[in-house]
Amino acid sequence: MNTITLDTTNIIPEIPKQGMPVTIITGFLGSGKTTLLNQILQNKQDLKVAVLVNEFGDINIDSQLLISVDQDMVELSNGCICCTINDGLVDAVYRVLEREERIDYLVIETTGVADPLPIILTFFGTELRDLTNIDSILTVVDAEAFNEEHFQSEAALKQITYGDIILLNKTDLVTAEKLQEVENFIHDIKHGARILHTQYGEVALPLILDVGLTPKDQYIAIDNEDHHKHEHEHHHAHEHHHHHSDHLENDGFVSISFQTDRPFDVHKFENFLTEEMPENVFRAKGILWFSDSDLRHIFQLSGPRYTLNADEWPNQPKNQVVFVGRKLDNNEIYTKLNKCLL
Ligand SMILES: Nc1nc2c(ncn2[C@@H]2O[C@H](COP(=O)(O)OP(=O)(O)OP(=O)(O)O)[C@@H](O)[C@H]2O)c(=O)[nH]1
Repeated sequence: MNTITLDTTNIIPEIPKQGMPVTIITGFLGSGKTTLLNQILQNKQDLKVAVLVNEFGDINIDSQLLISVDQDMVELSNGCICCTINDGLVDAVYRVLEREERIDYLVIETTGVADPLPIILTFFGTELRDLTNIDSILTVVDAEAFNEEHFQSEAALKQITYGDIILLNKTDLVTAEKLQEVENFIHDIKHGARILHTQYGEVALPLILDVGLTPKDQYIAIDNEDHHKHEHEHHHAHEHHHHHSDHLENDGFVSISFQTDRPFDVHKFENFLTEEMPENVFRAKGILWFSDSDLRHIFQLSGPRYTLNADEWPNQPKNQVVFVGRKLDNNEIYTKLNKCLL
């Protein structure tokens, strides 16, 4: 087995200056990508890290849950970068590169439904190829939720296939047997996979940053092949060249956003969570305002589990929630949530 035991030190490596090093964090819905990103930001010491966060829903919840990154933080527009990729991603990376202040490292968090390949190819197939240096693709896997069907998601399998390092996260929620089963399955998909075990994304940064693990030549070869193929097709069919992925049609995930300036009644909302939540909601997250509390509540639902954690409001209270799943009925969710309002 190629499992690596974690070092407990967090010595930051010297980052070479040939092109901005970039780490891409991928992984299925709710696997722990934002949690990992927060770990990186908390432990980065003097390293100046810029982050690009891409969310599937219409509201940026993640960016509000990241520990303060102030002006280093750049947000990508919502939607899935692997679908709207070329311009949005290239522009966002340019905005980071053009910053006057020193930036040593760029970390990109993709949405949970993203196929990483088009994102990787955007770096190798555009002018970003010379300006950046893809260091590694980190794939976060939820050790508890993972199973052989892997949510019948093509994107989820591709995330593992293209991961240079697999972070097998949420190990606190599984038995040693289940962990071994998941590892075996990952090794079946990706022979020789480099797997790290983590809880809440805790990992010594030298194991994941500046590791130089992305097989660049392979991607440059894929890109060249792609160009060649498209030039050929262009000749015949006048197609445009872009890295397209049809994972959304295949996987069928949709998102529904709910936003209001009115507070929820906490009992009604909890009743909604326990009794009325549609079964096909796979993931939900939000920042909640309850009428009987002065605190904001961070709501996280992933599969069968949910948590509500309170902290201070940094701004005016309001309610913002995003639901992700298959075949979701907007009206059903809106009607139920409206009934929870005070
Ligand atoms: N028990 C447990 N929970 C975890 C662990 N890592 C993350 N979580 C929780 O899992 C939930 C989802 O974590 P996120 O980091 O938001 O997941 P994500 O991959 O960014 O989610 P999406 O952006 O929706 O794809 C949160 O409630 C986290 O606190 C872990 O190791 N153990």
